[in-house]
Amino acid sequence: MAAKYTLIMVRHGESEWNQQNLFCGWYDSLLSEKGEQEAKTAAEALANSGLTIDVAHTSVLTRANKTLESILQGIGKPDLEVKKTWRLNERHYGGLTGMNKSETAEKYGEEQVKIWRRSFDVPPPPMEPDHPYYNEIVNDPRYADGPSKEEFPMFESLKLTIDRTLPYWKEHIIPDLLAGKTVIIAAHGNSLRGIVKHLDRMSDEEIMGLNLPTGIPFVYELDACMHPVAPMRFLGDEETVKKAMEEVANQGKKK
Ligand SMILES: O=C(O)[C@@H](COP(=O)(O)O)OP(=O)(O)O
Repeated sequence: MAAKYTLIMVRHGESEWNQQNLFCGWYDSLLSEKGEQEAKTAAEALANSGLTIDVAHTSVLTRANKTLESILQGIGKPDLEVKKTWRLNERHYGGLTGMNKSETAEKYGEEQVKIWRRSFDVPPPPMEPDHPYYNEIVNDPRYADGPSKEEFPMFESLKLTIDRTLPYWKEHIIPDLLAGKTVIIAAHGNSLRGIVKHLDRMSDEEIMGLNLPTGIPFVYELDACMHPVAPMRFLGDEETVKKAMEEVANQGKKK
């Protein structure tokens, strides 16, 4: 079938916690200087792509919001409608939040860290109430309107992340696409991996191999049934994208 709709996705630029190689999840880490630069480069790539963005969706976390802001500024659409939702947040990394990924691999083994980072349905350990970031996250006023107490995660596997992201995809993003709008989603490594798994109908094993780089937009052309007509296309040169993906995969290795 012919391409009918255009969807752009971008993982936020490098965050301060990405830079320090810490599990971040729902912790609200800010963009690093490199991340701010990546967001500007993403904006340039989009400005040069010939794509016109009509509506933007993002999480409620600052690193994704700032990346989007910088992109919209850079493409000359600073006032474009932006829809924010916790459902596009990063997967909640539970008790691992704030731990160094390499040190965790030293302690628990690289295999275990790979399972925690990339398995489809094995969740990380829960964030307990005595966790150093528990209060900051649970009592954050940005969650006053949701998730509800029952929905509020204390940990999430990719499967659980997809379970709360897909309803938003169906109820809010698909209608924008159906209205003929070109949509951008600025979100996170794992919330976006969930959408990619759904779109590309990837198996639970296949999705394990996908590592999304920070700050490089990628585009899907979708047919009338919302199926991609071609593989995702990164707005960046192939070598840079490949290297950035490998770097993400290697974050879970011992030093
Ligand atoms: O939570 C985190 O540490 C990273 C992803 O980590 P990995 O699953 O790649 O370890 O999320 P993001 O930087 O996209 O918000």
